[in-house]
Amino acid sequence: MSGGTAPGGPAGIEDYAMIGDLHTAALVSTEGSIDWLCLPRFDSPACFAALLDTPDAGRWLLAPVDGGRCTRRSYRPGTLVLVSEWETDKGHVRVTDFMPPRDEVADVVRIVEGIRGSVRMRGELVLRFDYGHVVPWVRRDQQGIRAVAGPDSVYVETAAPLKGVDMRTISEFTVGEGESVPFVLTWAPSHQPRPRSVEPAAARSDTEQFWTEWSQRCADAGPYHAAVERSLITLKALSYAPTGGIVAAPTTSLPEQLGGPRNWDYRYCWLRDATLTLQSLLAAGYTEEAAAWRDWLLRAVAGDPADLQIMYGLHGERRLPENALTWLSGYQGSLPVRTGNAAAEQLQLDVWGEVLDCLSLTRAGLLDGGARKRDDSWPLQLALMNHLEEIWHRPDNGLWEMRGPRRHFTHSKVMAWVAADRMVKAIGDLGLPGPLERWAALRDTIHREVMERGFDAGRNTFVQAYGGRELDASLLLIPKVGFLPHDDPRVIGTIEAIQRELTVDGLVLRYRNEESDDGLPGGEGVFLACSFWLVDALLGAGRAGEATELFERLLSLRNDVGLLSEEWDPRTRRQLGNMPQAFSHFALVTSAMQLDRGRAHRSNVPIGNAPGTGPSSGPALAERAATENN
Ligand SMILES: OC[C@H]1O[C@H](O[C@H]2O[C@H](CO)[C@@H](O)[C@H](O)[C@H]2O)[C@H](O)[C@@H](O)[C@@H]1O
Repeated sequence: MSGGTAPGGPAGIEDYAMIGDLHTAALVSTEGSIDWLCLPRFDSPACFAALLDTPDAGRWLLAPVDGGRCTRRSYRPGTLVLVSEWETDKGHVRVTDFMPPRDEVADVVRIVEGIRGSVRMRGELVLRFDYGHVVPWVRRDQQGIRAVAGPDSVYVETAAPLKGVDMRTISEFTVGEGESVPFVLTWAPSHQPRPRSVEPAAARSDTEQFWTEWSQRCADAGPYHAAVERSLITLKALSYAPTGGIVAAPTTSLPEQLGGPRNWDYRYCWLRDATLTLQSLLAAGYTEEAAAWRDWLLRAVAGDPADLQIMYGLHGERRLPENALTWLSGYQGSLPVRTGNAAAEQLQLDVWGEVLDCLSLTRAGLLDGGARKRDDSWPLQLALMNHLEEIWHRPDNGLWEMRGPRRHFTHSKVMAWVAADRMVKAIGDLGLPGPLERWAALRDTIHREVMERGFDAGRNTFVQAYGGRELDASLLLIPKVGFLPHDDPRVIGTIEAIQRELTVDGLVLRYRNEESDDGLPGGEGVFLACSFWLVDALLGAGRAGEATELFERLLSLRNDVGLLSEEWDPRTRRQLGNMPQAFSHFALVTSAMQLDRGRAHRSNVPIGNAPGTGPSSGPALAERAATENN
């Protein structure tokens, strides 16, 4: 799939592959240009921002002089080491791109290798610090160049010729069969001495070893193992090693509608996205990452539970003010380009449910029997639940972070039920201390209210908000969190209504922008995670054939290296939104694992251990749910 794009502008969103070092990530186009890289962290200012403007905002091209798309591209198996190849009239050349796991400073390594014949290559390095705003002072030295401005310095070492032309560093050389021409870019704080050099070949084998050792630990995912492994590597690359935080995506402002204003900064840690990512990592056996994220969570949310935010910075920072980078022209004219995210200040009630659900999952998956009873996060869980008890009845912004008027979103209330349910289970089943009867009564009250006000009996479907008629893809999660059994007629009715009224070409919209006031003009594509949720709901409803068919269709929307952004435009057949997005990839992993095991699972049970919750065990579950809800 290819993105036809404006000349001189960035490539199609689906034309990008990611490389990263667990602190930050770069996007590499099919034309061999690194068009996005923030250094030293995911949320630092970009030194390559051509993705959101023109090459003048910073990029690093390395490709045959005639240019054009590479002939083929792939990751080295089980790794985040990217290989792009060009077959030209004159020969065959390969460029290997990667970021070695981080020590004190950050490196990007690009190795050009001649495979056959003799190919003339061109490098064009345009360094612009602070998202294209700052042109650095560049000096030549024996190893290459050093670029400095303000807090940043970048060194490029190579044996290839380099010359400065119009504030760019140009490198033209010929690579013959069997020859190798490496480039190493290193970022360091400008007040520090020149950092150590990197030996490119050794760095490549170390980086490959790091990733292959990591991916070999992935639990078997059956027929979809390759897709699952690629998604898990992507999720791992979105985690920030020093703290265990997980970003929603490494980019900002890739648009949900081309040319529109729905452009957001995703380089932060959403409690929702990260808890769902954690479910997929745990399902695949990655307990260390799950433990690191749990520790991050406990530090980030520590304090007054009334101050709980829906998202934080990589180190748990709370202030994430939204700003526009007015000097950038936006991805194919999509403005504004934003940093920060005002959603951090919203009330989104579902987050309490997701956090408490996730902590019950990690209790089951990470702590042994004795430790479960001494769960060190329990005081925090009690405090969160006490606070939710006071606020659950308020209107909120919902999981889609709508910027219109607050409403009583059905999904938010269902997740408040989840919070109470998990606390009641922990107290009742594990003997942890807490007001069992009070929270059991609260759980029943919320359940009753949702059934009375969030369900349209005339149409046999749950609705987006109390008393409304609109549908919402989040309603597909009702059986997954255990609010009702998968085969409940009201769940089946909701699935059918969503298939009928909320899909485009069989893929699922979050909601209909023209009907739900989200405070923003324009529309958006279909939301890929929601389409995977339909897979799960169909599987739970006993429609495994349809679920498999939809899942395989979704797999076909991935780009050439297995990556998905947030949304898909069925009309132009292009990816939309930030890239790659954790939301899409964790949804892919959980759907694949459930399809492989042939049954839908409940969100608070690790997928691998899930008792059957599909239709075959429907009556037992229905009985249990009925008991729980009374
Ligand atoms: O659609 C408007 C909102 O879009 C973003 O939120 C979406 O991304 C989040 C991160 O993946 C996800 O948690 C949320 O459910 C999605 O709706 C944006 O971050 C918001 O500021 C914006 O209002």
